[in-house]
Amino acid sequence: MDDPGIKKQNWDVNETELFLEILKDLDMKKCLDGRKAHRRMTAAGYHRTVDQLKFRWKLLKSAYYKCKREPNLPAPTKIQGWWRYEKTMIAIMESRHPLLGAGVNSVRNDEVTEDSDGEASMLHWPQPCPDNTAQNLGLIVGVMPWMRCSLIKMDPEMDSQLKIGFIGAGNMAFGIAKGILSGNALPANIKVSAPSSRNLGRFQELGVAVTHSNEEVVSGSDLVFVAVKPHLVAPVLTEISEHVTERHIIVSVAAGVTLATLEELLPQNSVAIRLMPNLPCLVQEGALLFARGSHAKQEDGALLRSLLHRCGLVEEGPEAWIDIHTGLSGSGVAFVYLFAEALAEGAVKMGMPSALAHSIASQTVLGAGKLLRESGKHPAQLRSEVCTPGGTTIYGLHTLEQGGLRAATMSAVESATERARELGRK
Ligand SMILES: NC(=O)C1=CN([C@@H]2O[C@H](COP(=O)(O)OP(=O)(O)OC[C@H]3O[C@@H](n4cnc5c(N)ncnc54)[C@H](OP(=O)(O)O)[C@@H]3O)[C@@H](O)[C@H]2O)C=CC1
Ligand SMILES: O=C(O)[C@@H]1CCC=N1
Repeated sequence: MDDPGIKKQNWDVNETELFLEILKDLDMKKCLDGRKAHRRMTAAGYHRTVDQLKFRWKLLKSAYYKCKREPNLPAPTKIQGWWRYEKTMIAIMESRHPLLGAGVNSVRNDEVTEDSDGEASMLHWPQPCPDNTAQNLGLIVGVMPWMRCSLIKMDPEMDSQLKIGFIGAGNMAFGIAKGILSGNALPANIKVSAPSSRNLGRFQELGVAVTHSNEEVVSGSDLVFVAVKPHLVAPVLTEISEHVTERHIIVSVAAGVTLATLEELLPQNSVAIRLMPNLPCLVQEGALLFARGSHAKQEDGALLRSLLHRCGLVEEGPEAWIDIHTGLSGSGVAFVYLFAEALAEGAVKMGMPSALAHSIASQTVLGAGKLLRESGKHPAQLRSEVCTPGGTTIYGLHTLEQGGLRAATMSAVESATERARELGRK
């Protein structure tokens, strides 16, 4: 039987992903009793007891063993959205990762099943393994080179010492700055530049230093976000190029501007990363995808990921996906706002006061998104759960289909992606 005290933990995807990353990242000798993992989760803002962490780990292992025993069945597990973690769990469980100790592929004494829930506090925490080699760590991270970033070092000290610069003080720079300041980055270590003062006040309110000199930002920073409009990237990089050294990591968020262009404009061998964030970084619910340039190492990606982890979901991928992500998510948030606005206006048309209609529309978008993300269910599944046969929802959905909402949305992502590609060719 489940421990009633820890059954309803309501872990969301971000927290579970962070937990797995921390487990992979830890020096296992120090986390044998779970306290180090507990400290790291707490530092990241997730307040769980050691027993809750152990219980979560137990459920993840349980789901893994169930899927392994019955690979051809769908995976009904107690972990909602299990598919999101499956790859990481397989990578952990089927490598000689320190989490597992030696001989993990043989019979394990702490295997648990769906039906064998014991006392969480009695569960075995992962055992240390002396064989903690780089080669083994390489096994953890799975098949795709860009997935090697799973092996992140979320090092709070590293983040708090890093000097961070922003060239450009607009909406996106502010969103990222707010996101990273909710993590371990310190305002005293951040400097922002823009030609005018009109956007600098809000950074000063965060305790961040401001300047009109891009050169000053580069000279005082280890990692520099280039957050100007795409057509300004070339002049800005040309201007700062002579101050960029091998210690710098240059991260461009400009839509369409390719890694090849960045590397061409920067000194030889510069470390360049292309990042596509979105505006909800402001509220730590961004969706960010980055691609590393030819001189950016895995550690550089890991550093960026660690720095950004409080901005929201951070993924690494091949550069070809960045333009797609721009359509899907960078611009996609605006598509969602249009839909929210239209929902509210529909209600106004039917007689509801505007303020209330907008408030309910935004809560509806928030709730729908949160449920989608946390349940791990396909949107079509959730949609069918809202639809009563012959009820209101199916009538409304029929109207949306007649209006071509689905095709229009797909075309919107396509157009935005194409536009990003076009900007990249300029
Ligand atoms: N907004 C979004 O949702 C997203 C934007 N992006 C990308 O982020 C980048 C910035 O966009 P966004 O923040 O919306 O744009 P904004 O117009 O809000 O901000 C642009 C900033 O660049 C500054 N700037 C202009 N010229 C220079 C210069 N020569 N040197 C230094 N700074 C300069 C501007 O200064 P001043 O304050 O003086 O005007 C302003 O602060 C774009 O490339 C965009 O593609 C990516 C994903 C999402
Ligand atoms: O519209 C744009 O070009 C930028 C990039 C993604 C979101 N805003």
